[in-house]
Amino acid sequence: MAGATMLQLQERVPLPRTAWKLADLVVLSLLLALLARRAASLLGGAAAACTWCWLAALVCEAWFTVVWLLTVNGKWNPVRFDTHPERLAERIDELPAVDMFVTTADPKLEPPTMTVNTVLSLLALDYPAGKLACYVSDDGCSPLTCFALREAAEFARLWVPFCRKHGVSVRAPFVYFSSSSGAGARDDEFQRDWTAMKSEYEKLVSRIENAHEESLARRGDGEFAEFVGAERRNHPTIIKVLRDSGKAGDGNGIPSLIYISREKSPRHQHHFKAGAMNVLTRVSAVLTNAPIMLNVDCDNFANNPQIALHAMCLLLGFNDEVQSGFVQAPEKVHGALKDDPFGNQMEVFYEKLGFGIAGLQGMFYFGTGCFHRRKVIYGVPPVSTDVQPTRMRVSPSHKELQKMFGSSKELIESARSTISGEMFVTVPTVDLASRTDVAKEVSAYSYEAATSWGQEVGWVYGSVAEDILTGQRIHAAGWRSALLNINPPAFLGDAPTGGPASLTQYKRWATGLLEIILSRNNPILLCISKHLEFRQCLAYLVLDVWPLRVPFELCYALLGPYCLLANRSFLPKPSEPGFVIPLALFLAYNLYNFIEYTECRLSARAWWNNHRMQRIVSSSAWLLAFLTVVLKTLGLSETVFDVTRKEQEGAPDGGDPGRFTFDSSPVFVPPTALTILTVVAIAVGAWRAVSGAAAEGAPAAGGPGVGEFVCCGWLVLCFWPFVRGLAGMGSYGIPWSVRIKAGLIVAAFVHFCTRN
Ligand SMILES: O=c1ccn([C@@H]2O[C@H](COP(=O)(O)OP(=O)(O)O[C@H]3O[C@H](CO)[C@@H](O)[C@H](O)[C@H]3O)[C@@H](O)[C@H]2O)c(=O)[nH]1
Ligand SMILES: [Mn+2]
Repeated sequence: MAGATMLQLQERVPLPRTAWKLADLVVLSLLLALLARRAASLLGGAAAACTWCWLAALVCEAWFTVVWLLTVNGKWNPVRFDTHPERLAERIDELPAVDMFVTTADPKLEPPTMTVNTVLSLLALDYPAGKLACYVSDDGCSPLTCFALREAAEFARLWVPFCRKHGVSVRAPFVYFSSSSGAGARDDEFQRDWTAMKSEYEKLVSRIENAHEESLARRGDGEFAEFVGAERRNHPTIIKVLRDSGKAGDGNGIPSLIYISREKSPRHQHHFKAGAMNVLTRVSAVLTNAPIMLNVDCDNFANNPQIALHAMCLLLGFNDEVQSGFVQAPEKVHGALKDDPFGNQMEVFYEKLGFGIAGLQGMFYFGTGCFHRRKVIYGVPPVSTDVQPTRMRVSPSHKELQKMFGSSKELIESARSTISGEMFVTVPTVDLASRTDVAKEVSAYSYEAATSWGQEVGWVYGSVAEDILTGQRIHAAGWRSALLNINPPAFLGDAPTGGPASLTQYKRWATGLLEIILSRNNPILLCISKHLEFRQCLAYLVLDVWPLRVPFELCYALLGPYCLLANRSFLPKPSEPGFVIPLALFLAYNLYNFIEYTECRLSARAWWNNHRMQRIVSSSAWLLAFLTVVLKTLGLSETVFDVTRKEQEGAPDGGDPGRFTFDSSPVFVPPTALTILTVVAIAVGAWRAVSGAAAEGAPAAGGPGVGEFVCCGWLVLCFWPFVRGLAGMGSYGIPWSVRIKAGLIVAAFVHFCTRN
C-alpha cells in the first residue's frame, strides 16, 4: 500500500511551544533556586531552629524537581497526527480486517444497555462489514448480557442500514436519539425511518430492561440453558455466535458478533481484564484472525463512524510499519460534568502531555480506544530492531510456536500466518459456529499453563494497570505508536462521579502503576535491557511514579501543620532574603497550570477542581494504593480489580452531581485527618501568634511565619470538600466511623508535635 505515487495518508505535524518551554525553564530555575537556598541555609546553620524540618523540606523539594523534570521531558516536543481517510476511498478492497473486542464484567455495574450501545456503534462503523467482527467478553457470565446482545444482533439488521442510508453521525442509539429529532427533517422518508427506528430502539431497551436472569436461564427454547447453574466465578466457557457475516442470509452487510464468557474456577487466578483480553485474542485467532484488533471498554462507544478508516491511515500510512505498532485515541468523557469536579476528565493531560508523548516513542496504550497490530500483541519485534532477524519473526518452528501459544493446532497455524504473514491476505471465511469447539478449547483457564500468554505474548499479567504494562512491553520491543486525535473524538466513555467511585478508580490505577515499578517490567529495566527509548522511559515514569509521590507530598503537606503546632518554621520569613523564592514558585507554578487550562478552553473552576483533586487523590487513593502494594509485597493480601460503576443517572437523591460524596471506605480516613489537623493547627497557630504578640510584642524567632499560615490555608481550601463533608449529612457527610479513625490519628499527631 505504501507506493511512492500514493497520496500521503497521514502527516506528523510538530507543534511549536517556545513560550511554554521558557515557562518550563522559569519554574525549573525557581525550583533549583529554592534547593540552593535551602542547602545554603542548612550548611550555614541559619535553619538551626528546626534543622530536620528544613532537611525534610529539602528532600521533598528535590523530589518535586525530579517530577517537574520528568513532566517537562514528556511535554517538550509535541506532535499531532493528521489523517486523510478520503484518500483510502479507492483502496477499500485492500483494507485489512479488524477484530473488535469489548469487555464487560458485571451487569449491575455495567448495564447491558450500555454494552449494547457500544456494540451497535461498532457494528455500524464505516468499514467493509465483512472485514469486521465484534467479540464481547462477559466476565459477569450473565444471561442478561447474552440476551441483550442477542437482541442487539437482531436490532442491528435495522440499525446498521439506517445509519448507512442517512449518514448518522453518532451510531450509539442512546446518544443519537437523545440528541437528534426526526421533526423538521430533511424529507418525509427520513422522518418515517427515524420514527420507526426510535420506536424499535425503545422496544429493544424495554425488552432488555424487563428481562430477568432467572427466567432467561429457564426459558423453554434452551438458548440460555448453559447459564443454568453457572456461577460467576465457577463455570465452563460459554460461546455464542450471535451473527455470522459470512453466512448466507445471516450477513446482509452486518459484521459478525460473538459472545464469550470464559471458563472460571475459584481456584484459579483469572487476571481480570488482561485475562479476558487474552481469551478474546485467542478465540478471534481461531475464528477470524484479523491482522488488526480494536479494543474498547463496554462504556466507550464509537463517536465517529470513520474511526477505523482514520486508524488505517496511521497503520498503513507510514513507509515503515514500526512507526505504528498501535494507534491510541485519547479517552474522552460523554456527558461530562461541568468543570470536572472529580478531576478525572483528563483533558489537559491528553492535550499537553499526550501530544508530547506522541512526539517521543509514541502514545501510551490506555486500555480502551486502541487499534493494535495482532503481531505486536503476539510479541513480534518490528523489522528494524532485528540486527539478526530472530526466528520468531521469520519462520518459527511448530515446537517454538507451541511453547509460546499453547497446544491448539488451529491457534498455532493462525499464529504462524500472523507472524510471518502479509497483512492483506484475505482470511478464508469459516463457518464460525462450526469452530466453537476449538474456540472453547483455547478459552479454558488451563490453556495458558506453561505458555507465554501473559508474559511475552498477549496482555501482560501482574498489574491491575495491564494497559500501561502491555504498552511498555510493546515499546520495549522497539515499536512506536501513534495518536488518533480526530474530530469529532473517536470514542466517548463514562467517568466515575462522586467521591467513592472516583477515588477507587484512582486507587486501582496507582496500585497497578506501583506493581509495574516493582516488577521486572519496570521502564528503567526495559530501557537498559530492551528497546525502550530513554526519553520514553522518562515519560512512562511520569505516570508510574504516581504512588511514589505519596511519601513526599504527604510529608510536605504535614510540614505546615507541624510547624504551627510545634512553633517552628520550614520556610523563610518575609524579612529574610530567600522569602521571594517560594513565593514566586507558588505563583508561577499555579499560573502555569491555570494558563494550560485556559489554553485547553477550560474554565478557572476546572483548573481549581483539578488542582484540588490532585491533592485529595494523593493523600487518599494513592496513599491507600501504596499501602495495598506494601501488603501485597509482604504476602499479606492480593491486589484486585474493582470495576468502576458506570452511571447514567444523576446524583443521589437528585442533588448536585458535582458535589463530593463519601462512604465508610478507608480511603477517606487520611484526607479527613489531614483536614481536621490543618484546621486545628491554624487555630493553635493563630492563638499563639495573638497571645504571644500581646505578651511580648513580637513573635518568637524560630516560630512559624506567614509562609506556614499560607500553606495551611491553601491546604484547607484544597480539602474544602472534606470541610463540607464534616458538616454534611447523608452521602454528603463523612461517616462517623471515618471521623473517629481520623480523629485518633490527629490526636496522636498533635501529641507528637507538642510533646516537648
Ligand atoms: O475482571 C475484570 C475486570 C474488568 N474488566 C473490564 O475492564 C474494563 C475496564 O474496567 P473499568 O472498571 O471501566 O476501569 P477503568 O478505570 O474505567 O479503565 C481504565 O483502566 C483500566 C486499568 O486499570 C484499563 O483496563 C481500562 O481499559 C481503562 O479504560 C471494563 O470494560 C470491564 O468490564 C473485565 O473484563 N474483567
Ligand atoms: Mn472505564
